[in-house]
Amino acid sequence: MVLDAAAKAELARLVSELAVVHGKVTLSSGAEADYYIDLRRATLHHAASPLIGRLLRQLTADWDYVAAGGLTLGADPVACAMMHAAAGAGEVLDAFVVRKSAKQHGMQRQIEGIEVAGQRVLAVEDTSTTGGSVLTAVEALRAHGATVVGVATVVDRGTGAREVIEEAGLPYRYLLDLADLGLA
Ligand SMILES: O=P(O)(O)OC[C@H]1O[C@H](OP(=O)(O)OP(=O)(O)O)[C@H](O)[C@@H]1O
Ligand SMILES: O=C(O)c1cc(=O)[nH]c(=O)[nH]1
Repeated sequence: MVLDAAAKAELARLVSELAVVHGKVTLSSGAEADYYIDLRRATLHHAASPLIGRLLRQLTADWDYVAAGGLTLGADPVACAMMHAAAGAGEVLDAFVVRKSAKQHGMQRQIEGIEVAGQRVLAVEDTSTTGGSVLTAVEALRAHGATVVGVATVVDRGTGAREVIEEAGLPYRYLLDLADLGLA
């Protein structure tokens, strides 16, 4: 796996500048923290999004998958960035969105987008703290007949996500850690 070092450095700079917010905050898990990395400010940014897409494709280049996605909302722009990076490189990658619960009307689906049953897919995330959110997506994907080949996230907070994801039998990779963001 070869990452473009200059692109990674530029992404770290953008995430630090756009997304790191200092101050007491309650996290998704209910835990308290002294800073928040508001990744949506990067994953929805015109310059950061293409870097995220390209770098995550590089990070997972040796994994065999046909689609990427994860638990809405954080994972959605990450998966779309990868899809567009792939298309720009002449490669085929589809995306999907895992809802937190199945829609109650229309097609009543929990997983929107391509049909994942029987497919090899990548679970993505914008940031992982406990890993609980991405594992919710993994469970839904497995329940719908997909083979999850691994988990990739943009920022790892170094607070146990790797351990729980690996316990679920999946390899875990991330682009940036706290040291990359000057937070270690
Ligand atoms: O690893 P975890 O402990 O699960 O925490 C990380 C999750 O927290 C955030 O989402 P949030 O739950 O705030 O919901 P949202 O995506 O709907 O904004 C983030 O986008 C991750 O999905
Ligand atoms: O754990 C979380 O909820 C969380 C942490 C963080 O830094 N950023 C984020 O979007 N969610």
